[in-house]
Amino acid sequence: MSVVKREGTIAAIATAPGRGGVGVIRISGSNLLPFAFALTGKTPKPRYATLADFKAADGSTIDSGLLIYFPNPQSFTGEDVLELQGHGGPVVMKMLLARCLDLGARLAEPGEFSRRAFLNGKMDLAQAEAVADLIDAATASAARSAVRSLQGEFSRAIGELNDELINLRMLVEATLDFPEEDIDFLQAANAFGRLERLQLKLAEIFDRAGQGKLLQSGLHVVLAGQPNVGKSSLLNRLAGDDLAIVTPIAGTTRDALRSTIQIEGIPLHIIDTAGLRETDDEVEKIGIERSWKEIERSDVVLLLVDARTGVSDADREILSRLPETLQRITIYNKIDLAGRAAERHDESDGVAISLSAKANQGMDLLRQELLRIAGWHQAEDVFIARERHLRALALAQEHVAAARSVVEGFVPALELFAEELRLAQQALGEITGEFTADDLLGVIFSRFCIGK
Ligand SMILES: Nc1nc2c(c(=O)[nH]1)N(C=O)[C@@H](CNc1ccc(C(=O)N[C@@H](CCC(=O)O)C(=O)O)cc1)CN2
Ligand SMILES: Nc1nc2c(ncn2[C@@H]2O[C@H](COP(=O)(O)OP(=O)(O)OP(=O)(O)O)[C@@H](O)[C@H]2O)c(=O)[nH]1
Ligand SMILES: [Mg+2]
Repeated sequence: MSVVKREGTIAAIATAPGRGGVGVIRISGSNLLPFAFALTGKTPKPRYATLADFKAADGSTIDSGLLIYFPNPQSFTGEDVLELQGHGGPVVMKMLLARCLDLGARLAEPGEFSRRAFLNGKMDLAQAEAVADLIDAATASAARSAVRSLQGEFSRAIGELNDELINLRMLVEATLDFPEEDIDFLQAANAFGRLERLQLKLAEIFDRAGQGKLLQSGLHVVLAGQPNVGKSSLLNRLAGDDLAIVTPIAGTTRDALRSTIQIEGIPLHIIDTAGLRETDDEVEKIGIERSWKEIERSDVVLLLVDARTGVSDADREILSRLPETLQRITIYNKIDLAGRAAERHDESDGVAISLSAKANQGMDLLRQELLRIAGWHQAEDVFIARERHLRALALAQEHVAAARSVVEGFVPALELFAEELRLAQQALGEITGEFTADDLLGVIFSRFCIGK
């Protein structure tokens, strides 16, 4: 239960904080014409830009800007919406916002405009999430996929699966009315073939959504290893910039340093860490603790090793401490000093790549391997998706598979079959928000930025 009242007129600065040519304040609620009149002395023509003075309570002018009135239900939220497009200075924007609050609006919570748009049926949940994901997109590919979801492509795909589930359920209901003939009935309607097709389609959408999730959140890659093996040099090489300090002194890096790069549109969050070793240096010790924390929350660890010495006992010690679930690539760095060629090869415990961060050798092998580990294989028609969507799709897949094994059983239990189909449909409904609990909605929208 939220204590915040959800109704009422809300206002927020919609543009990014800081200075800008133009700044926008968005207001959503009901009966906003009097509000507009009180602020400007004008009654704006719907959906036209009206030049107006935005007045303070004492009649002085705060700013002179454009006023746009979107009467309900034709607006972003489906309510009355007013937009004040003023000059984009932080002080003038704050003064304008304060004036809106004086006039009876309250500050919008994060995501509250989008939440209202969702509740008023302007978009479904997957589309609302796509709005936030578009704003957060780290690469152009991610942005393109987000727009695809925003325009309803993901929702339509889910809708098609849903329709097929409804058809199958109707078929079962009809069959249940004629219990003697159930098997023949299902066979005549090709229920088996349709289930199989549904499974294929679900698998395909799961795959596209998985790619979308990858585009959205990318991969967290941590560089780990003993001091001086070249972790910071590798970060700099991947980022194409001198971000981290590199010296021949062991124990140079203390704070974890991060940089987001992209490979074929996939955001990779690379984290350089302090070299792992036993040390009496207090500062370095803290750095090493931080390294382990970063390692534990990453998706992939690149374990760097000096190509001249190979995997040492100290490296094996590090390896034994790596979490089981973590994907790992062993990197033999400094091949230029070892007289070895850049290559990728399989070792008993995973893939290894020999390269030189400093001499820029073997870097493409590493990039390709990172994409492979990420599971990236598709560049077209991806829709942006989140972990939440993948879980719902996986659940739907489980129930459809269960439905199939029921129907293929020796004595098919039709009630059970129908129930599995219903559960599959419910799982899909969570994606679009048809069956989504209120508290989950709260969590989803609270992660949006303010003014969205
Ligand atoms: N100035 C401004 N630009 C913006 C937004 C905004 O709120 N204000 N948006 C904020 O995200 C996005 C555009 N989203 C919008 C979505 C729907 C409607 C709207 O008025 N819909 C009506 C009418 C549709 C029509 O005329 O075709 C409706 O759905 O009934 C407006 C903006 C991006 N650019
Ligand atoms: N020849 C050669 N030298 C390298 C290579 N990579 C790194 N080095 C050198 O090795 C030294 C250590 O490199 P760093 O990148 O600072 O190593 P690090 O693993 O970050 O070290 P710490 O931060 O102390 O843990 C520097 O002198 C680098 O120039 C390489 O591929 N070839
Ligand atoms: Mg370093």
